[in-house]
This record gives sequence, C-alpha cells and structure tokens, in this order.
Amino acid sequence: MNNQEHQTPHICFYGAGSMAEAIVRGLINRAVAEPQQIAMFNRSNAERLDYLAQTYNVQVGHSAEQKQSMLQRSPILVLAMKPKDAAEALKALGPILHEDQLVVSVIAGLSIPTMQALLGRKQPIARTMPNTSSSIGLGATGIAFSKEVHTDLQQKALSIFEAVGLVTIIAEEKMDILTGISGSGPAYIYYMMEAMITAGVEGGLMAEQARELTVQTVLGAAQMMLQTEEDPANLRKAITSPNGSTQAAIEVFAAAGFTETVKAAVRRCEERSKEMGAAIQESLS
Ligand SMILES: NC(=O)C1=CN([C@@H]2O[C@H](COP(=O)(O)OP(=O)(O)OC[C@H]3O[C@@H](n4cnc5c(N)ncnc54)[C@H](OP(=O)(O)O)[C@@H]3O)[C@@H](O)[C@H]2O)C=CC1
Ligand SMILES: O=C(O)[C@@H]1CCC=N1
Repeated sequence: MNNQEHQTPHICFYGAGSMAEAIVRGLINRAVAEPQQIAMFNRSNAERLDYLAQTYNVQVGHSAEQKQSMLQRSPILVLAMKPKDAAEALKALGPILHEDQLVVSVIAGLSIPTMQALLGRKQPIARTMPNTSSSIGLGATGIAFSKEVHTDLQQKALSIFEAVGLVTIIAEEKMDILTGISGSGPAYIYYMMEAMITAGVEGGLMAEQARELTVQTVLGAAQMMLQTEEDPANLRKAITSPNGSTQAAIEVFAAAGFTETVKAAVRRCEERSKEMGAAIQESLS
C-alpha cells in the first residue's frame, strides 16, 4: 500500500484491469473522488498495481491483509474481474461483507440472484454495464438494482457512472441486450474505423490523414445525431445523392447484408452475455 495506508477508501475496485481503470480515470478527471479515496487491487499483477498507483495516486493493495482491509472498510465495492473469475471472488467476499456495503458489478452476464447466491446473503447490489469510453467521461452505462438498494445507495451508484457519462436505469433482464449495444458497441465502431482507415491507406492516403479523417467523420456523425435529434436514416439520406457515390457505397453494404450482419452480431453478443452468466451460475450447483 502507498502512504495513504490509514485513509478509509470511499470506493474499492476488486479487479484492476481496463474497465476498472476507465472508471477510475473518469472519477478522478471529473473530480468526483479524490485519488486517495479510491482503492484498487488485483489478483497477482504487482507491476500493474504500481502503474495504477503512480499514474493515478490511488491506494493499491498487494498483500492479502491489505486487500481484506480495503474490502471491509469501503462502503462501495466495484467487482471488475472477468466473468470466469467472479464465482471464486464472490464466494470469498460473502463472509467478510457488512450488510450495508453496496456491491457494484460491471461483470457481463452475471445476474443479481447469482451474485447474491454466491455471496450467501441478500447484499445490496447494483448490476451495471458500462463501456470503456467512461475513461473520457463519454461512457454509456446501464444499471439495475437489487431490491435491497435503497434510494440513498441508488444515488451513490448512479453518481459513479453519471460522473463518467450517460446512465440509464433498466430492468435487469434487459442487461444482455444493452451489452450488445453499448457495452461492446465501441468495439464495433473501432472495427468499422479500422476498415475505413485501411481502405483509405490502400487508396493512397497517408496513414495519419486516413486516421484523422475517419475519427472526425465518426465524431461529426455522432454529434449530428445528438445535436439535430434527427433519425439516422434521414441523416444518411441527406448524404446519399441519387445515383451518387454514397449510394454506390451503400449498395455494396446492402448487398453484403449489412443490417442483418449488425443485428446478428448484436444478438450473438446478447446470447454470449447470457452464456457467460449461465456458466457462472453452474458453479453454484
Ligand atoms: N473491457 C470492457 O470494455 C468492458 C468490460 N466489462 C466487464 O468488466 C470486467 C473486467 O473486464 P476487463 O477490465 O476488460 O478485464 P481485465 O482482464 O482487464 O481485468 C480483470 C482484473 O480482474 C482481476 N482479478 C481477477 N480475479 C481476481 C481475484 N480473484 N481477485 C482480485 N482481482 C482479480 C485481474 O487481476 P490479475 O491481472 O492480477 O489477474 C485484473 O486486474 C469483465 O467482467 C467484463 O465483462 C464491462 C463493460 C465493458
Ligand atoms: O467482451 C466482453 O465480454 C466485455 C463485456 C462488454 C465489453 N467487454
């Protein structure tokens, strides 16, 4: 632990990977939490903890005693490990929690009833699905609460994710489809951007130009939707001159089954999220 050893953390990240870092960076950048009020630990990657302590000045826990103390003293615990590691972590967590500590999960697929069963108690739980754009304050997060989460705790959970972008409260059963849209969605856009940049370079643009033009195009398109509140189909049609170059490109997308492919990818993401949750649930039996 660093020199903030005796400070009681306000929030503890159990798992210190990319999603935890994205939220922490957002919380600090938006001054929602002082770095010393944030505790983070992982399973075994000491180098990673050193990086986080040096970059963000947060508390980090190396030893089993430090980790247990962080978990017991923090009123809010954010579970940020991979789904495959969640069952073991939750089973170990159950006996050391106090009944009023709020557990916030960002784990894909893992349901509130499964978390409560693994903890062995009816803990207040906020199940969330953020995305990595939280690190720059432009995240999009879905959140569902267990019935033990009273209004004050709901507000605390909301304030974490409001600090790093847009938050929407949804019924828990909608969390997997939300994962298919906004949790994984940034990766689909990057995939599209990778292809556009490659096409630009293959067409003769310099790599930096192709990147700059692609980024500005995606940013501008998103801002157009936000600022005009226009239907995306209408915005697309405004660009598509009859028999023009855009129409020619859209016809190539349509012939390759663009809409069906995107819908199938979103559905497969939703299904995979459910599969990951079911795999964790199996560890209960
Ligand atoms: N990445 C994304 O875009 C999004 C991810 N999520 C969800 O966030 C969660 C984390 O994903 P991501 O950040 O990408 O994963 P990473 O692999 O980057 O990080 C996982 C972290 O969990 C730690 N960990 C694993 N087991 C334990 C344990 N028993 N005790 C303490 N720490 C542990 C790992 O530590 P160590 O390295 O030492 O093993 C590591 O720090 C996943 O459940 C995912 O579904 C949700 C939305 C978006
Ligand atoms: O790919 C995953 O499993 C996680 C969930 C949402 C984004 N990344």
